[in-house]
Amino acid sequence: MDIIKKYFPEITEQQQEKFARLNELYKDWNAKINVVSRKDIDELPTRHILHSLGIAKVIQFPANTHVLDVGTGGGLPGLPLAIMFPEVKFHLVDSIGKKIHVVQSIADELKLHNVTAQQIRAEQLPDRYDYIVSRAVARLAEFYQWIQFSFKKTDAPNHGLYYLKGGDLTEEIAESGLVTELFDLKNYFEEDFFDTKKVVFVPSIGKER
Ligand SMILES: C[S@@+](CC[C@H](N)C(=O)[O-])C[C@H]1O[C@@H](n2cnc3c(N)ncnc32)[C@H](O)[C@@H]1O
Repeated sequence: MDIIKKYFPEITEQQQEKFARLNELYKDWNAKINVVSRKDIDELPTRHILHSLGIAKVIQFPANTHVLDVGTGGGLPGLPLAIMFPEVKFHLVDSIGKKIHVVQSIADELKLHNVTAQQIRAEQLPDRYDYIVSRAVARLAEFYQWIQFSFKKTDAPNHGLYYLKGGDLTEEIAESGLVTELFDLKNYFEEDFFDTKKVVFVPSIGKER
């Protein structure tokens, strides 16, 4: 997992070990249930773990803030971010119970005490979060409808949604009517891993239901 150290030289040895172990656990789990696409398994460290950490290039979550990962599947991007930010509390949710079981098992195995996991639909979440992260769940307009009331009123810097998305987003962003800022991942990583991939940032205002 030298690739993580290359782009995040500040990580400790313990964090580096956790990333390596995460990679192993994903390989084991993927033999049982499809956590990530089977054709991607050899590229797990880049395509999935490093990609998730693209968010850490864009925002440094302050200690003791609350981050929600919606539609986390097998824990992406939430688990890599929880390793990166051990002082931040992460809540990982998905509507499918067996995926949450995988996330909880991995969090327990890695002793990630800053992670909780829950089977719940995005639309039913309480307004408790400074930040929301996600990857590849739904079109931005629909996704934002689900999560817009889950932000709390907060002074956390640059609070809002950080959504990992690929492809041409022009239409999707226009259709959403949202104010967004785009961070192109190829500006942060030398290799061409993330050609069209971006972090879409949508600032939150902490709306009432
Ligand atoms: C394509 S997968 C992406 C999983 C993960 N974020 C990743 O990047 O590997 C989309 C996930 O969103 C979950 N999902 C879809 N609609 C949801 C909803 N309304 N509430 C919660 N989870 C949802 C699905 O169960 C699925 O695990």
